[in-house]
Amino acid sequence: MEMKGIQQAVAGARMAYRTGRTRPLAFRVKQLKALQKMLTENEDKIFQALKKDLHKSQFDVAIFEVVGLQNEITLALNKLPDWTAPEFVSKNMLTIMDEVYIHREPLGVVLIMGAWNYPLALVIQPLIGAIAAGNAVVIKPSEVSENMAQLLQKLLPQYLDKELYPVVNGAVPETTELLKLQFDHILFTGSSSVGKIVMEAAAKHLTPVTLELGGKSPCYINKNCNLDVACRRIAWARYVNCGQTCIAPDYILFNIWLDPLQMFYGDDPQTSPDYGRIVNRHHLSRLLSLLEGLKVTHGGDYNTQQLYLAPTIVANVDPNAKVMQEEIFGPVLPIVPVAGAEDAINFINNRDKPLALYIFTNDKKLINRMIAETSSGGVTVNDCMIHYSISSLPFGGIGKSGIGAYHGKFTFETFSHRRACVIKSFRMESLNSVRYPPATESKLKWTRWLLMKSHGSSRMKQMMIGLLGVLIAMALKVNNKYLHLYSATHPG
Ligand SMILES: NC(=O)c1ccc[n+]([C@@H]2O[C@H](COP(=O)([O-])OP(=O)(O)OC[C@H]3O[C@@H](n4cnc5c(N)ncnc54)[C@H](O)[C@@H]3O)[C@@H](O)[C@H]2O)c1
Ligand SMILES: CCCCCCCCCC=O
Repeated sequence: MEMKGIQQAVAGARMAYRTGRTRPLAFRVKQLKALQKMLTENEDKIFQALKKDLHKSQFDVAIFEVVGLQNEITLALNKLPDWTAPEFVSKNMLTIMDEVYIHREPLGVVLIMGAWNYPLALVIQPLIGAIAAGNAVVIKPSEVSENMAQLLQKLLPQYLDKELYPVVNGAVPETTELLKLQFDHILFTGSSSVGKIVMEAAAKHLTPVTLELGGKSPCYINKNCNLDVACRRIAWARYVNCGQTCIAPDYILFNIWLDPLQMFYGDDPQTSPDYGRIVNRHHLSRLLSLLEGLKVTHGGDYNTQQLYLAPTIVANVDPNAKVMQEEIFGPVLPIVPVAGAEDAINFINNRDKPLALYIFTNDKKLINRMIAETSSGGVTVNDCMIHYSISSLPFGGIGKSGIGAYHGKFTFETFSHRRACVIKSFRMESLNSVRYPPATESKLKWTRWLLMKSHGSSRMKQMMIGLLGVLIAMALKVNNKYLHLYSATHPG
């Protein structure tokens, strides 16, 4: 896309936003339904694009890309009236008679930048919440998954308002240009290094960001567990999408591994329809370089032409090995021996806070201890990645693994401003008079008391406060009378 085209797309989105047409719920519902239709009417095109980009199977496209989106749209459609309704909140005594509520308003024109590994889900999922919240959205798919990027640029304008939701395609120069422009929020999914570039560009406009980043998500296996089930669940999460998943278990803290790989992918994973491919040569050679000098326990074979790397396990890995220094993001699973839970906790805490933490054990006390003594974006115990699928949980990182969270209502909240609203009437001036000059000791006492928090505002309470207002006013009058008398008798 030409630079001028990028500026025009963003300016067009802002002009369209200013018309106010995203505000009515009916408009948002219409766009969400159109998005739903886009997903159902183009299942095959979506599958073909993901097959070309990442060799995804039809099963994986359904489970990992599309089903979650359909659920999120249904949730937003069902809950939109609740989410957008004014939220009446508790008040202090001074405002007990007033209307006090939080109004969710759209942020304006937001930018969503996606990653290539789940190139449909990672763009459309935030888009659902951004539309629900009433924003205009500039969509920047990853250029690395180019077939999906092109498909999104073709399909989205066919279903959604063309001006409000433009798709900008391109690589680093185009993204750099895009990031020079002003947005009201940026949600970025990708690597920590590009996350820093995004945050720096956003800072120039004081634009808030949500950064959905990655990192090394540890997986601790305690000997008190069903090892057979544990290894199956871990292998599923590590090797799906050829290991290119942000919350895949990156390494194992344990010393035994039971191998379910033959059961998943047969004797030759290269011929399995369920096994994916590395996205490009650059990433394949990056992964091979992580394996240099290591004694591979299982797999390790590759085919550059086919972008194939076998599901690979490396046991007894030294924590200082290269494979333990960066996020793997591929089908390689190092196993680092630890002496026990204490050792595992220290290992985790000595590194950056991860996006996910996995713990396999039957020991409830240990589960509680590990959750209490470590930190991560999310935790799943006795399985991997499942927390991602629960829309009532916020999904996001902490520290180097990200800033902010989304999914379900959290996406709507991410793209909404919580506007504090107080609607007063002209009545009850006696209650309000305590804060007006001239200041007196008793006014101070009353104001302090009235500012104390109250919970709720039942009819009864309101009547009591009304009465109280009258009493305060009378008390202040009496006080003032004495004050005047005192001033008259004590001049100077
Ligand atoms: N937390 C999550 O939900 C999540 C999901 C998927 C991937 N990830 C993480 O993303 C990483 C892999 O994804 P990726 O390779 O697509 O990430 P990436 O950071 O290379 O690219 C992400 C986006 O940034 C843009 N970009 C790339 N280089 C840029 C530059 N120099 N300036 C401006 N923009 C630039 C790309 O066009 C793309 O849209 C992994 O670390 C993974 O863990 C996180
Ligand atoms: C059923 C479990 C769904 C897990 C989906 C994981 C998608 C991760 C996106 C980040 O890479």
